[in-house]
Amino acid sequence: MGNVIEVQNLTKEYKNIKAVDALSFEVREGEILGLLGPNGSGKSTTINCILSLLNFSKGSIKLFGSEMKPDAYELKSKVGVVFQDVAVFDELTVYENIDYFCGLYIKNKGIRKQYIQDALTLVGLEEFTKFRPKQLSGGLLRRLNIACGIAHKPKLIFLDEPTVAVDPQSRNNILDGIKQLRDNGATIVYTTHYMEEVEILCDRVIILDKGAILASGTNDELKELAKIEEKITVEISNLDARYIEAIKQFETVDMVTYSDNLLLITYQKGKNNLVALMDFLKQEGIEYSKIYSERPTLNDVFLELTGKELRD
Ligand SMILES: Nc1ncnc2c1ncn2[C@@H]1O[C@H](COP(=O)(O)OP(=O)(O)OP(=O)(O)O)[C@@H](O)[C@H]1O
Repeated sequence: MGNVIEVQNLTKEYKNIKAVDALSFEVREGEILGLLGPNGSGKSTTINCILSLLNFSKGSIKLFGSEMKPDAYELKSKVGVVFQDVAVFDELTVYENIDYFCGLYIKNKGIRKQYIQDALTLVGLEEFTKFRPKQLSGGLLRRLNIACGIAHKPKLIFLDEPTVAVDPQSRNNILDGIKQLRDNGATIVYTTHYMEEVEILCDRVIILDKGAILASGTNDELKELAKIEEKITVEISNLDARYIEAIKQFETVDMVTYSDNLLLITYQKGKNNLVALMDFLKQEGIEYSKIYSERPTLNDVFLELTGKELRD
């Protein structure tokens, strides 16, 4: 499979800030690429440069193998964009809004009717076709925003934080819809502040910081970068401090904390950490209610690499 986006050496400067600094990456056909980064790391600037909404000082951007320019209308018709801020017409109904945006690219009325139907089904708004935006809940409004951005069946879709402040039902609907778009053959660039979404949705992730790539790879590849390899949590009451000190001496242990009856141990590496810990607890006659082991989450990796929480 080829590359749908090729960004090479992209640099965008505002007066005295390099918002994007010699950035190079590609997006492969049929993948969902997650673009992650703390606030101000250059995500929006990168996307706006790719869409030719912003000029840039250096570098090149190709979409579907051709150079992207402000007047590359043929290329633009293959692209769908769902911005974070909802942009629909208040005076039009749900159906009319989708019809309007789809009509910018699809002139044939018969085809457009089918495409609108497909978009309504994808976001689950079939029952709301006659509603106006003001009558919709926040979650349904976001679904309409998505339907308007993707109804013309673009091959490349940009989604900028489409699930911010939506209810769980709409969130699940949106995530399912995005997977379906990918399964139907679209390539997707997804920005979000929700790490769990990246874990379940994205085939590959790029972590940006200060306009440059800090790390990239699949979820598993990124987790390999983390210093921590395993986290074990034990629900345990009134644990004596001397046991905590003893656990800290285990060979592969990184850190041990104990608060609110939760003992949390992180390990840098090692096999059978869980068995060794359970053996120790048994040997010392320490009772516990639950014990479980987890791999580090992407959030742990992100924190380790950037020193920041994603939701700063
Ligand atoms: N119009 C502008 N003029 C000057 N500086 C800007 C402008 N737009 C963005 N910047 C700066 O460029 C850098 C990158 O901003 P950008 O909006 O691309 O980040 P982001 O990762 O999308 O952030 P967020 O997650 O908050 O949307 C920041 O330092 C920002 O302050």
